[in-house]
Amino acid sequence: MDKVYIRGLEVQTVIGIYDWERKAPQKLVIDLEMAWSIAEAAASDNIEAALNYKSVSQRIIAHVEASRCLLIETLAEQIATLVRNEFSVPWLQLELSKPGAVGEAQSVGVKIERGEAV
Ligand SMILES: Nc1nc2c(c(=O)[nH]1)N=C([C@H](O)[C@@H](O)CO)CN2
Repeated sequence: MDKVYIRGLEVQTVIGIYDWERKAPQKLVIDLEMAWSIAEAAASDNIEAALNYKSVSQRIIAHVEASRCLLIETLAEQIATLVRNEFSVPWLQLELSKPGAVGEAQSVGVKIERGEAV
């Protein structure tokens, strides 16, 4: 299975369950792997046949910056749904990390897989 990936996408947004978290944006980091055959893009050398990681990144950034979720679970599901629906991605694995959340930890977060690889 071929994949197109986005690694270490950093986005600032308001997220969290505590009052102090509702007052200022925090950094989230997104790692995304998307099933996508590269055969057509490779044969044509045409961006129209590719899953454009720049377009996917920009769409995710716009959504996350505007979001105001309490839980990272909620936001992870939203990102997975929009990527699958808007970019016709059949399967993806998404890791959403909140590096500032637990002082003693390097990072915390969730990792989900959605869809089926074709
Ligand atoms: N499974 C989760 N646990 C926690 C979350 C979350 O979104 N999912 N959020 C928090 C707080 O907002 C935390 O990030 C502040 O340090 C705690 N646990």
